[in-house]
Amino acid sequence: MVLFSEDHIQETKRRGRIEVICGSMFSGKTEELIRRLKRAKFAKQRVEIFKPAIDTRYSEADVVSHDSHSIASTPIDSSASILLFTSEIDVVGIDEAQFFDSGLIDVCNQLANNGIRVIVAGLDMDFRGIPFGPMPGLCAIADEVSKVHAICVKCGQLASFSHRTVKNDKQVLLGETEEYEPLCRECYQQAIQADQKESGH
Ligand SMILES: Nc1ncnc2c1ncn2[C@@H]1O[C@H](COP(=O)(O)OP(=O)(O)O)[C@@H](O)[C@H]1O
Ligand SMILES: Cc1cn([C@H]2C[C@H](O)[C@@H](COP(=O)(O)O)O2)c(=O)[nH]c1=O
Ligand SMILES: [Zn+2]
Repeated sequence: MVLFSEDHIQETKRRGRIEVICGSMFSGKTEELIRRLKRAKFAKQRVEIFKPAIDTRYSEADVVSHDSHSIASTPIDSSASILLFTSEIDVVGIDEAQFFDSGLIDVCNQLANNGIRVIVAGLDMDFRGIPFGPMPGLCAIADEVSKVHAICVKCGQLASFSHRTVKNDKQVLLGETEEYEPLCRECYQQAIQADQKESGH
């Protein structure tokens, strides 16, 4: 995996491609998305950024990282809306892709086939460790997948799992450090076992 790519030909040449940035919560997906999009803007590329309208955690409209980096975006309810905003555009950025409908996979393919560079960030797994929404499909069709990692808050190893620390079984529950903690595989398994013991299963 190439992180922090400085392949400037890919950044500026008008050739369609799909880049996926995935990982657990707090792994730096949004920071990396913002970094790539800001560089595209410096290169005078025409950039359009989208996020699901349901994600109102830090801001109604902006894409905001846990470390307060931000970039303006258009909140949308359905992946089909992306096609309405992307004529005359060079680069499309999409954050929190796990919350979009499965139509996002076809939308990204259409954009890339029309010469647009598509950069998508999202959670690869939900709190149960199950592939989340359109993310596995997006990873399959991507030209490049960057898996980023948080630091396990229990042991300091690299974390791939987002452990939910509050009782709620719904797949979608917006939150931050009050509701989730990034854990490595070993610490995640231990945490799940402790949760099951506590709930009597
Ligand atoms: N356990 C952790 N491991 C790594 N970064 C963390 C952790 N907890 C908080 N952070 C913060 O989260 C930032 C990454 O935020 P962000 O890009 O929004 O991540 P993501 O979009 O993957 O949730 C880091 O730069 C760091 O300041
Ligand atoms: C694991 C998991 C997360 N969520 C929510 C929690 C946050 O609002 C976002 C993820 O944001 P981040 O930028 O990756 O930190 O998703 C959820 O709804 N369900 C889950 O299982
Ligand atoms: Zn750990």
